[in-house]
Amino acid sequence: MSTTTNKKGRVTVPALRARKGGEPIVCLTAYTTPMAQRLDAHCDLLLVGDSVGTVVYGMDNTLAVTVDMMINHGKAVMRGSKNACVVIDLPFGSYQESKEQAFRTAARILSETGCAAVKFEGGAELADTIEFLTRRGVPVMAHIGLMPQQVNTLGGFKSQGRDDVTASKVMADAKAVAKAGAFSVVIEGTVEAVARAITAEIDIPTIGIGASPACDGQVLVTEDMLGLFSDFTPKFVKRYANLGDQVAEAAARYAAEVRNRSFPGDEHCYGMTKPGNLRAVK
Ligand SMILES: Nc1nc(=O)c2c([nH]1)NC[C@@H]1CN(c3ccc(C(=O)N[C@@H](CCC(=O)O)C(=O)O)cc3)CN21
Ligand SMILES: CC(C)C(=O)C(=O)O
Repeated sequence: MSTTTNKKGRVTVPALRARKGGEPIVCLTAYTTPMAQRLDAHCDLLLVGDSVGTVVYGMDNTLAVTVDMMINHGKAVMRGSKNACVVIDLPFGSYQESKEQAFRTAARILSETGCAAVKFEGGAELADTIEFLTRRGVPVMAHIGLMPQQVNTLGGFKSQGRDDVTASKVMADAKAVAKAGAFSVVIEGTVEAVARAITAEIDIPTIGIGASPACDGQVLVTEDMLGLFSDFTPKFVKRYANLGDQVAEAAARYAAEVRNRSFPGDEHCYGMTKPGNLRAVK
């Protein structure tokens, strides 16, 4: 049996792997220290997703996200967490060229951030890369179904598995990544029957996002579920809070108080130690 946490108390990759068919795995995205601090105790896994591009940088898609961005946000999430297993996405162009390129990128991410594993999009076509990394000390979480980095080949963010052709492709991808040694697989935007069949078929935990409750765990983009992102809203998002409205309301109150000089108040102002010092500013 693997231990649940490492020496420092973090959930380990083998512990997550061992959760197959057990208690659902709880995962959320995080990109910053303050958010990681608030999510950490509630999550088994914190994913530093390349969705940082759309959520934090206002990009239309994730293609312009760089390895340096992932490393900086990864370090911030590591600083803000102590319980969850942290997994960092490999961004577009940093792994597809060859298994050697993928290893170099992943090794840099693991060594510079201290995270436990990487995730990247791809099925059967990247099975050799998954095997190459896994055998060399880089645990890999795979990502199949709707693959946002394929936005240009698909012409949009399209759900998968609605017809026989894509249903069997997603199933084949799932089998390929599991066989290659991935310790878990994200299934995104995929029909319930397909996600259910995959979860029953493969022996690694499936983490669903828009892939039904049949999966072994769930992930959402934190800002989506908090109501802090509204450029687009995939059908799979459930809003657990409306923090965007609260931010706007707080900013409006602050603006009004600055304009009518009721902020700052006495309690926000510094006084001098001795009134006599006032001579200095006369
Ligand atoms: N904030 C945020 N949340 C995400 O889930 C997310 C990102 N950013 N950035 C990268 C990708 C992009 N994602 C998306 C974006 C849009 C849809 C979407 O609107 N899908 C349609 C389905 C359309 C179809 O099947 O044809 C939907 O209605 O859900 C899905 C995933 C998921 N990822
Ligand atoms: C939504 C999750 C699975 C992801 O890949 C991301 O945040 O980029």
